[in-house]
Amino acid sequence: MTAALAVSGITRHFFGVAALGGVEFAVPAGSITGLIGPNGAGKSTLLNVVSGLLKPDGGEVRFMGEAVTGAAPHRLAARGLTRTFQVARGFPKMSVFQHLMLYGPRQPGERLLQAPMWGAAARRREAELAERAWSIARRLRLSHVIDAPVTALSGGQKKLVEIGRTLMAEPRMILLDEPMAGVNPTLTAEIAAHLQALNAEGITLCLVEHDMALIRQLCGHVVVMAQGRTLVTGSFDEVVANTEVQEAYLGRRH
Ligand SMILES: Nc1ncnc2c1ncn2[C@@H]1O[C@H](COP(=O)(O)OP(=O)(O)OP(=O)(O)O)[C@@H](O)[C@H]1O
Repeated sequence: MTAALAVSGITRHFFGVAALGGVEFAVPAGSITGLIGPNGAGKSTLLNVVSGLLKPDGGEVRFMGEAVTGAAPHRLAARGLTRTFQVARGFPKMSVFQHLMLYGPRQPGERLLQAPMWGAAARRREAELAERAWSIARRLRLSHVIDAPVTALSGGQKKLVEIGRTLMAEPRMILLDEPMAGVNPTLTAEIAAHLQALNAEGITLCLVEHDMALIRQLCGHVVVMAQGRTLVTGSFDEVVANTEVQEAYLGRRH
């Protein structure tokens, strides 16, 4: 198995209490991997560490074989690793289009000696990004709300904007934090289909999700966390049949 993402020995404490106590797992390249576990297991903390929002106290994160532990989110995005948030972040009054444009990678300006070229090159890049934003909006069926402020969108549409935002960076892998939570069943099915289509195009996905039916439907590989550690990894059927997993969900201490 080639790992797109490999996490080893990750520890993170908050005020002396271990939220992550040495997490180990790998996300196979090309997979849709589900990261599950009871409340407080450490899933969000782990996502924050992997996506560069929190520095771990120890351990290593490797993306596509290269150590990226503690790298800032924009550096990870430039390498092709992006994430969504449970609640859409950013600037609520900005339109969907402006929101998407904000996350398109700008190419660094040309060298000083080529300064006269810079304005034209920048305008060309802006036009490319605008075309990309439009094509993502069409793909995610957001083009009819592209000029609406994000605050005017439904919960499910906001989740789609989050996915669209990550796509602006042309990712190789996306981490998704509860991409369907609180979304109505029709839009949930639509989001699931988008995720499957993105995966079929070669994007590796790793999602934190509490809805087990969705995990079963989407994820070929499942990682179960409990109390800041990885408990079990395997197929959905393997992990749900595991007694340690069943006990963790029932709240027994390990
Ligand atoms: N900023 C913080 N300050 C203090 N403790 C924190 C902080 N963030 C997380 N924790 C603690 O770390 C542990 C893991 O929390 P985390 O939110 O990562 O779990 P989770 O698996 O994502 O839970 P849920 O499924 O409920 O979102 C919990 O005990 C939580 O209280």
